[in-house]
Amino acid sequence: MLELRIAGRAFAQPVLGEVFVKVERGDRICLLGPSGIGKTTLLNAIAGLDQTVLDGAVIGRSKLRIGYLFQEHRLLPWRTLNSNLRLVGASEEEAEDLLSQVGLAGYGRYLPDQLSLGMARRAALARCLAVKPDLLLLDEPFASLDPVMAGELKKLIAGILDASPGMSMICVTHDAGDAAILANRLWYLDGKPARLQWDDAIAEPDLVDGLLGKLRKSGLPGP
Ligand SMILES: Nc1ncnc2c1ncn2[C@@H]1O[C@H](COP(=O)(O)OP(=O)(O)OP(=O)(O)O)[C@@H](O)[C@H]1O
Repeated sequence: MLELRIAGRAFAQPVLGEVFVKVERGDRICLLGPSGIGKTTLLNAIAGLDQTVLDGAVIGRSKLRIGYLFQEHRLLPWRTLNSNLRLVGASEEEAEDLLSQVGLAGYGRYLPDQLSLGMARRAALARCLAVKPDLLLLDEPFASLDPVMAGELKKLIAGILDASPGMSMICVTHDAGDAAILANRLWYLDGKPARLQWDDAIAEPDLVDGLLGKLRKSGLPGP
C-alpha cells in the first residue's frame, strides 16, 4: 500500500538515518522509541509533510487518504467543530455522525477552545475520520490525558480500527502496553541517527509478551 525509503533527515544534527517503511492494508503499527529519537520526524516523513526530508522511492502515497492526529488538536479555533469537519469534506449529517462516534454528540456548535483536552483530541480524531482515511497517523494520542480518559480513547480507536479492517494505522506511543491493545505490528526506532531496529508482527500472545519484555528492557513503560 505504501513503500517509502527515507535517505535521512537532519536538523542541526542528523536525526533519521536511512529508513525503509512498508505499510500494508490493515496494518496496525505502534511506533516506539526513546524520547527525542525521531518518531514524529518519521511520522511527518511518512505523511509527506516534511518537504526537506530526503526520501527516495515513494510508492503509493499519492493514492492514499491520510488522516493525521497531531499532538495538538490543530482544529481551526474560529470555526465550530461541525464547520471544522465540513471543511475537510464531511456533509452536515456525516459531521454529526462522526462527532457522535467519538462521544461528542451535541457539540457540533462548540468552538475548539470550549472543549477539554480530551474532548478536543476526540474532535480532532473525528476530523481525521472525516477524510475517510486509508492510513491513520496518530502522534502520542494518549499523552497528557488522565488514565480513565486515555483508556476510553484507546477503546474508541481500537473499535474504529476493528470496524474498518482495511484501514491502516501508525501510532507513536511511549507506552509498550498500547501496542498490546492497538497493534498487530511493532516498530522500534533507535540509534543516532535513528533507524528502525525492529519491525515485528505481534499476532501471537506469547510473541506480544516477548516483545513487551524486550521493550521494558529498553526502559519503556509496559502494561
Ligand atoms: N523543527 C525542528 N527544528 C530543529 N530540530 C528539530 C525539529 N523537529 C525535531 N527536531 C529535533 O529532532 C529530534 C527528533 O525529534 P522528534 O520530535 O522527531 O522526536 P520524538 O521521538 O518524536 O520525540 P518525543 O518522543 O519526545 O515526542 C529532536 O532532537 C528534536 O529536537
